[in-house]
Order: sequence, then C-alpha cells, then structure tokens
Amino acid sequence: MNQTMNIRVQAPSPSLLQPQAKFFTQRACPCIRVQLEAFANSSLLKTSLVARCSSGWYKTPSIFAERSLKCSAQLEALVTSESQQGSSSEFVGNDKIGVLLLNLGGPETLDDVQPFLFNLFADPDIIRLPRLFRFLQKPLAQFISVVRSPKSKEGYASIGGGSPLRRITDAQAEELRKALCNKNVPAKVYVGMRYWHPFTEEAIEQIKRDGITKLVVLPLYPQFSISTSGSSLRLLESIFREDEYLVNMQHTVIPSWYQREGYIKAMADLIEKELGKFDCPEEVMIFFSAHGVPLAYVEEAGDPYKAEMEECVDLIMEELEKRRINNAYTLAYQSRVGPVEWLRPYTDETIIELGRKGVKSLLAVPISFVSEHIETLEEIDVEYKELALESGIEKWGRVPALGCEPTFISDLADAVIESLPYVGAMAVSNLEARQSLVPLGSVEELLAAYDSQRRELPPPVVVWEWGWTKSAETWNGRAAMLAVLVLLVFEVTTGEGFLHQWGILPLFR
Ligand SMILES: C=CC1=C(C)c2cc3[nH]c(cc4nc(cc5[nH]c(cc1n2)c(C)c5CCC(=O)O)C(CCC(=O)O)=C4C)c(C)c3C=C
Ligand SMILES: [Fe+2]
Repeated sequence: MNQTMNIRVQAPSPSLLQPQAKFFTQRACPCIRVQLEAFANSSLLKTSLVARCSSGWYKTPSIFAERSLKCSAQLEALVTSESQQGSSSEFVGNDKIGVLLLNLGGPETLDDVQPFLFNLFADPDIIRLPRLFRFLQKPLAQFISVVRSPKSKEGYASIGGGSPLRRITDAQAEELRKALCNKNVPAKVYVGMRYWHPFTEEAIEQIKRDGITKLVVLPLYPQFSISTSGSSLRLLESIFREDEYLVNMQHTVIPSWYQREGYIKAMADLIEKELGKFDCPEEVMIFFSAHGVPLAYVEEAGDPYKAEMEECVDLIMEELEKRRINNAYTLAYQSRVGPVEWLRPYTDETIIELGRKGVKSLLAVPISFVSEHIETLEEIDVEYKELALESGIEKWGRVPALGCEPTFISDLADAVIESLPYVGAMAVSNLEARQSLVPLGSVEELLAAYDSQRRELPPPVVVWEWGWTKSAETWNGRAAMLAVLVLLVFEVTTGEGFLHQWGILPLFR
C-alpha cells in the first residue's frame, strides 16, 4: 500500500474517543496516520470518521460506516487481515459484530413476581385475545398476575427466592463471547429478556451505544414457538421499525437450532452420563419433558413448536442409538396454565400412566430450555419426582439443563459464525420453499413469513347449543370472563367490593 491515508477520528468527548483511538492505533502502520480529536462541545451526536485521501475528505455519519468511503478499500483490507490474526476488539473487517441473546427473564426477588407475571400475561403472544378484545389485555394481565402470584411466589421461594435465569444467561453470554473470540470472531454478546431485566430494550440501547454494525439475533430457545422466540422477535421488530439506527443496522436471526449437530450431541452426552448413574441403565425410560403451549397455537395458529420438538427428540434418540443406547423413550408436555387445552400428553398424566404400566426407572430430560429455571428446579425436581415415586416408579433421575456445557456453547458460537454471511441478506419470503422450517432471516422477513401462515384464531364456537356441550361451556366461560371484567371495572372505579375486602386490591398501596 503506497498511498498514505489520514484518518481523523472525531468524537463528542474524549472518553468516547478512546475505543476508536485504540482501534486505529492498534492497527497503526506507516501508511495510516492517525489524528485524534475530541470535541468537548461538539454538536456531533454520533462518533464520525473523516478519512482523507487524494480526492478529498469523506465523512460518514458513523465511524462504523466507513465501508461506504470511496477510499477505504485499502484500510478495509488491512483491518481484515489483522483481525484474522486475532484481535481483542469486536471488529471483523470494518464491522463491529454483536450477538443478541433473547430469553424469557425471571423475577429476581419475590417482590418481582407479580410485576413479572403482569409483563408475561400482558404479552399478546402469551394470552391471545381476539382482536375485538385486545383492549382488555392489560386489565386481564393485572388480574391474572395478582391472582397467580401467591402460588408462583411459593415456587420461587422454594428455589431460593428468585429465578436463576439472569445469572445463567449472563454466564452463557460470557462463555459465548470467549468461544467466538477463540474462533477468531471477536464479538460483543448482549442479553435481552422479554419479561424482566435486562429487558430487550435495555440491550438494544447498549448495542446502539457500542456502535454495533452487524447483529446476530439468537433466541435461547432451541425450538421455535410463537409464545417464546416469536414473541421476542415481534418485540424486536417493533423496536427496529421505530429506530433509524436500527433500521440501517444489518442483522440476521437464528430462529431455531434444535437440529444442530453440536446441540444434539451435547444433549446426548448429558443423557448418556445420567443413564450411567442408574444400576441398570438399559432399563431406564428416557422421559423428555417439554414446556407446553396451548393446543390452539399449534393446530390453529400454525406454531411449529410441536413438530420441532418431536424432530428434536428423534434426532437425540438417533444420536444415542449410534452410541448403542436403545432405551425406551417418550415425550410429554408440562407447565400448563389456565383453563384451555394444552399440548398432550401432559407430563403429570404420563408419569402416572408409566407407573401404572410398571416402569420402574425414569430419567427426566427437560428439552425446551437450556437453563435451569423454576420448572426444572421445582416442577420436575420436586413435584414430578414426588408424583413418580407415588405412582410406583422406584428410581428417578434428571438430566441437568445445558447451561454452559462447552460443547453446547461451542456449537452456539458456530451457529453465530455460520449465520454471519446471512447478515443483511433477506430471507426467501415463501416459508414452504425453504429447506428448514424456520431458516435464517431478518426479524421482519421472518415474522412476515410466520404471519402469512398464521390465521387469526377462530372462535371455538359460533352458535349456541343446548346441553353440556363444548359450545355451552365456551359461552359459560365467556359470560364468566365478562362478569369478572365488569366486577373488576366496578372495583377499580368505586374502590369497593370483595377483592378489596380480601386485600387483593388496591394493587399498589
Ligand atoms: C420453551 C419454553 C417455554 C414456552 C413454550 C412457554 C410458554 C408459555 N409459558 C406460559 C406461562 C408461564 N411461564 C412461566 C415461566 C417460564 N416459562 C418458561 C418457558 C416457556 N414458556 C420458562 C423458562 C419459565 C421460567 C422462568 C423462571 O423464572 O425461571 C410462568 C411463571 C412461573 C409460574 O408462575 O409458573 C408462567 C405463568 C404460557 C401461558 C405459555 C404459552 C402460551
Ligand atoms: Fe412459560
């Protein structure tokens, strides 16, 4: 490179200048002269890059957009070759890579439980009201969260007073960052929770502050569901749509990854290890227990969750068979909430049935989530274990969640790296035309694909029928719901009623 290029880095304050200064001085070479200038009172809102070359000065709105400079090709080549040798900054070529891990979030203290539940039930992807009744989403969420919180609090109290989700997800983020760095892809890893801190909005603010140019969105749910990854992506899409910076930031989404070899192998490793703890491992029934979703999500809204879950279990069993592990296995769904029908078979009923059939050893495998949480630590380890022992099952084991298992984290890092060429590329819009059920794509494209497949949930019944029928039950349910809402409105407006007498209202004293 013969031409000399002057790079002048400007920033509104010296502290903002530092990372940029480090970036350029680390790459100092005879043909790049670095001039650093700080403008304490500058009107510049974003850090900007001014590059000088023979044909004049070029200024970009953001330091990270220097790719658009006519004269930056040589700089780009230099930076790329250096970053390939391993660098501690987050730059690859001219890009600053970010990975956003999306997760559910959980209450950290018992006081957080009710507001956490409110956030959860206020999500239209969790309680799907018909369009006409959407205005009731928040009052209903308030009501359900208040009614449910004593039971939930008991659960969280029994696992130490709060959810371990934040701590574990932060640890996974840090391990993923290290794994990416070891694979020569320096990146910043962010955690964005859907219903509790750190909220997705907070993560996005940090991503903007850090000047990320390429973002890989990775929901920490192996299988896609409208209620989990779908909900998080829908939120992300609305944040992206309203923000100029984000609209222009290139991104891609890894919507599900249950079929990845590394993940399947990591699950098989854990199962093999736990089976080894039984006296007669070959007699143990492998019991996959997935978090359920309401049946209508799958049957009427087209949620791929059940299909992906079944495929995932098949893949794990195939991997175990390769290792000559041919145990009997079954899949059931746990944690149902509310009066509607959920995916079957239910975990509790299946345990009783297996006990009745004479199964003596059971190994529970939580399959829909990669961290320990209330439903593994309380529901499986306490409630289902007790039920199993009462039902005649004598030996009980449980596979731990993947957490920070090195094979798993390394595979997540590979998933991120493999997705990088897709960053900014638009996904094929026809879902059926794609190889996998939920392939890589941008948030907007991906949701459009789902929405195009997704019909409004039809009302369960259209006409009134006499007798003890599904229709009558549904109308009774609706009448009851309406009565509850009328009651709620009455109580909130007058300050009187039995909810006040029981101390449930007012919610905030
Ligand atoms: C793949 C995993 C999950 C699916 C699918 C899912 C759907 C779903 N969940 C509820 C209601 C609740 N979920 C709650 C906690 C919770 N849910 C998941 C995962 C999935 N949920 C996790 C990992 C957790 C635990 C978080 C933690 O704090 O450790 C709760 C709160 C706990 C409780 O009160 O039982 C509720 C409520 C619905 C309605 C739903 C699908 C529509
Ligand atoms: Fe849940």
